[in-house]
Amino acid sequence: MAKIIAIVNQKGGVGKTTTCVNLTAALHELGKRVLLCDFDPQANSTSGMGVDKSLSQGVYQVMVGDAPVREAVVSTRYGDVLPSNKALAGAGIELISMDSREFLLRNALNQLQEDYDFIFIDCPPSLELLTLNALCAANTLLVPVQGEYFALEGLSDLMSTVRIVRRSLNPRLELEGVLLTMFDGRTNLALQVAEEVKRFFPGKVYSTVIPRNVRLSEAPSHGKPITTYDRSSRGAESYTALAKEFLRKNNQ
Ligand SMILES: Nc1ncnc2c1ncn2[C@@H]1O[C@H](COP(=O)(O)OP(=O)(O)OP(=O)(O)O)[C@@H](O)[C@H]1O
Ligand SMILES: [Mg+2]
Repeated sequence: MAKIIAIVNQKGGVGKTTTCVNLTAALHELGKRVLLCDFDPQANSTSGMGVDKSLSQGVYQVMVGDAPVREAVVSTRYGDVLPSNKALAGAGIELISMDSREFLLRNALNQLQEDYDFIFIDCPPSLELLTLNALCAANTLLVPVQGEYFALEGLSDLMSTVRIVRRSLNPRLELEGVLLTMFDGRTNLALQVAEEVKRFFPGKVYSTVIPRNVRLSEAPSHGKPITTYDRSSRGAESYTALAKEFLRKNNQ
């Protein structure tokens, strides 16, 4: 049975997509069966995995019953991808009138549970219906936090959304871990932020931190995860270390 992990933070640009793509690829390299579900209409993790973001069958078409889920999944050298496309952008409005609209993604991914060890969902930067679907589909959430001054801003909103979801829609939703991204350990500020984040999420912050690394920002335009784009970069090393820590924490 796959464990489903939503990569979520309603703050934009904190490294959700970078983490989703590179953690998927690193775990795939370690021999795990991994699916990346791109749940952001921007489709950055779709293209980051080297998959065309204008494919007509993607996660949206699966959710509304226009495409069988296994037909929509694309296999790549770096792991499998359930791609996003532009149609997802209208989903927030279009799905409002549908029955069980919070569970459409869960229903789609449940069909794939036996095929994978881990399914990662790349969430958009909001707490609207799409993210709600991701939180209802997920077993756990992984929260990337940028090591900068406003890092904690919005995290209490995220955690209160999680509490509401637990109370009503998905009682077993747990926190997988919190990841410090774009981290510069040479600055006092970054160290201070790390301390604050650890206080806010005791025992949940990964000891692996992701440094700011220009190779990580270049890789997506080549449609490759960092372990393929530049294996010897600090970015590649850190995401491989994260994958190993992630597996240890999952007793694997
Ligand atoms: N560790 C890093 N070092 C350098 N650049 C990074 C790092 N992590 C992410 N970036 C770059 O920062 C930008 C934002 O990262 P990313 O797209 O992963 O964030 P996001 O949280 O998915 O954003 P959004 O909320 O828009 O979906 C991207 O240009 C990405 O390439
Ligand atoms: Mg993103």
